[in-house]
Amino acid sequence: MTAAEVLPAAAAAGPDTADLRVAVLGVGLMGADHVARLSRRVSGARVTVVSDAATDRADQVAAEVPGCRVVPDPLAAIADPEVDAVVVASPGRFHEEQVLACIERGTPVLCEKPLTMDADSSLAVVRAEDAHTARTGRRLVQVGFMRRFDPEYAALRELVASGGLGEPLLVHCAHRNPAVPAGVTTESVVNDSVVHEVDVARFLLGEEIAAVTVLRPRSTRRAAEGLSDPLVVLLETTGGRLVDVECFVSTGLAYEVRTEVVGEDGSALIGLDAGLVRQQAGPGGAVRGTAVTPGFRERFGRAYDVEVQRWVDAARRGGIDGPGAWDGYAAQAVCAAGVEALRTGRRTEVRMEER
Ligand SMILES: NC(=O)C1=CN([C@@H]2O[C@H](COP(=O)(O)OP(=O)(O)OC[C@H]3O[C@@H](n4cnc5c(N)ncnc54)[C@H](O)[C@@H]3O)[C@@H](O)[C@H]2O)C=CC1
Ligand SMILES: O=C1[C@@H](O)[C@H](O)[C@@H](O)[C@H](O)[C@H]1O
Repeated sequence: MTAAEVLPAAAAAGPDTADLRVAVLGVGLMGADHVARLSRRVSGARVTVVSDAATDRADQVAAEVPGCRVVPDPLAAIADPEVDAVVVASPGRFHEEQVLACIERGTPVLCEKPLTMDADSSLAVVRAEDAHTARTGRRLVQVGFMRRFDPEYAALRELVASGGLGEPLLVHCAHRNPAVPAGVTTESVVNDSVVHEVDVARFLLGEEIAAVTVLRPRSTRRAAEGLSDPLVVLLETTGGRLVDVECFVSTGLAYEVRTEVVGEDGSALIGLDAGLVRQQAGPGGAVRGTAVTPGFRERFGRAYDVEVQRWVDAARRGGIDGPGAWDGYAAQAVCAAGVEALRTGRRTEVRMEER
């Protein structure tokens, strides 16, 4: 996409509203990308503040953006008078404090996944936001489950929701990374990688996950010491549908994220680098892709752009447009059951509050 191209939701915000002044907390891989997209590809926003524990990195990123300052303390960045909204792209363990500080000030926030590190703290965020919404009528928290903005996932959901596949019965997912950074553990694969399929399952099927089972097949020789890789995760939904997830994070090959929904009247598959591949009785054939995608930034580049544009437009109108705090909480509750299932080797029911 070029800088001149206007993203789909941009027009809705109206041309005469002042730019949203955004602070980006954490300018590592994701945060620096978000700064670049907010500065060059998204309309209606500009980055006025960046904050990072590594101040040299923050200096470097700020130097590329006219009018952007470094505020080393993330809480001071949230409170800065030149900040209307915040993107949280710090490591997950800092999200709770930073998102709660945004809610406290009534500041819209786009928080990268995970919302927080566990279900209880995510629920605390849900409750804090609910209290704000009860007072003001406004939602503040959007969570960075970007796959919902990917054109292929959007088309798949539309097909499922329109009844095009009949009643959905099964979802088959593969989530493969060529490699992951040192220090990744089997638990963190559930929390950081499988969490996307948890959200995808809820998004595609429109129901909660009731139970999780995690199987550990023989590990690849490429797996780091102590890492079980691949994993097979089974998610059972409240409506009795089954979602299987192969999560394989050290394939040594490419970034592959595939999702296939099998319904009573047909199936549909995305993630072959070839658009949506649909198979059903009657005329029509399948397309096979050949390209190799190196990583999530390439595979989901468009999805991140659309996600951030829609968040900016919604924040300027005083709301959110995408997965919210409840979705972040639900995903954490399922991942907590996943980590428990990993530890015990048993099917584990998800403990979740009523919505
Ligand atoms: N949606 C997606 O596909 C992806 C999401 N993520 C999520 O994005 C977040 C950031 O991940 P990466 O960019 O890969 O990590 P990273 O390690 O590249 O960057 C994190 C940055 O935060 C800085 N930092 C450390 N403590 C901080 C604090 N208290 N406040 C502000 N900044 C602080 C670090 O110095 C570093 O520059 C994580 O929550 C991760 O799960 C990461 C990769 C893909
Ligand atoms: O969120 C992400 C990473 O944190 C995670 O490590 C990868 O497995 C995912 O594919 C990516 O989308």
